[in-house]
Amino acid sequence: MKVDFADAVPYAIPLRTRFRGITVREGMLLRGDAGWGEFCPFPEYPDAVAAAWLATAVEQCTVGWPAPVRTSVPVNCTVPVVSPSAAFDLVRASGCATAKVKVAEGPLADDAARVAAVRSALGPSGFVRVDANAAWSVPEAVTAIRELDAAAGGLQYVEQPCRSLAELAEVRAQVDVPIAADESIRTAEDPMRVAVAGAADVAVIKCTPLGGVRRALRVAEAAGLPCVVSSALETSVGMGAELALAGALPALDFACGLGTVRLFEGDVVAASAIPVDGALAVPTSPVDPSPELLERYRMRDEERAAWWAARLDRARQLLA
Ligand SMILES: O=C(O)CCC(=O)c1ccccc1C(=O)O
Ligand SMILES: [Mg+2]
Repeated sequence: MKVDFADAVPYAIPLRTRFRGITVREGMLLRGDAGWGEFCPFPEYPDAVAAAWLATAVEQCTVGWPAPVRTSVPVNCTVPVVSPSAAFDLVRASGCATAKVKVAEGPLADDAARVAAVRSALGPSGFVRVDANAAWSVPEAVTAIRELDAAAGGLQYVEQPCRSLAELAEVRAQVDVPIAADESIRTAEDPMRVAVAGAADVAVIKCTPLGGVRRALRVAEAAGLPCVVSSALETSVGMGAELALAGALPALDFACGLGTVRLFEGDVVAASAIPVDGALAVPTSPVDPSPELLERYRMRDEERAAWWAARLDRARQLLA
């Protein structure tokens, strides 16, 4: 099992719209015996967290993934904090029957207008879900969820309305909309032991922060809830691992949040993971970048590239 850490390629890909506070996605691609993997912890994450992201890359480029049980995965269109008309256009262009709308970054009235625009783009048979990224207090969540549920003509679920599991449980007792746990699982001290069942109806699982497809499958099992696999804003290389996870889960009752390559201005893989008819194919082996695209998006800033190389080195020490 060999990984060529020394030749890892740092990349910088602009996003079409600001997402999660960033406008350029940075990370590294590294090659091993079995293909390529992606190391892309967000810049502010400490080394101990980054190490789990590296474990996912190492799994991908050395041993690959467990066999899938399905060949294709339905995905949601991810709608950033944009105007109602931009949200409408994004959803229409996506071809997806489910949309996840980011909320709680600005006034509630703006969120309601965005959610209403998304419903009109999907029609009555579509599914609208929202993600608050832990921004609300319990009373804020209860108010906002009622208003957004009305604006959406019914929400499928609300992802991480508040920070703690106890708060999620409180909100869940006060609203009819199902609750999904995301940060509560992936940032838990021990994701294998988080008692999410009483606090949420759905578990959002991401293999990239959890240390690989195999580990994420165990976390999903431990959660004991229906799972939604969601991206960590990877290129199509890292998205391969998320798709492998979605492909290998014993049950998949909801569309996954894996349509995020669309948020990027470009990609390092020629056959980009852009949904067709609202679905993505499950890869059976690691997805390789094209040399030409790798060169196009290679990080030009030498100082920044050195920062990534040093970070990779530290994460590697922690994994060893
Ligand atoms: O789930 C999706 O539709 C897209 C993925 C997404 O929202 C996301 C991407 C990167 C980091 C955090 C999150 C999140 O779910 O909060
Ligand atoms: Mg989320």
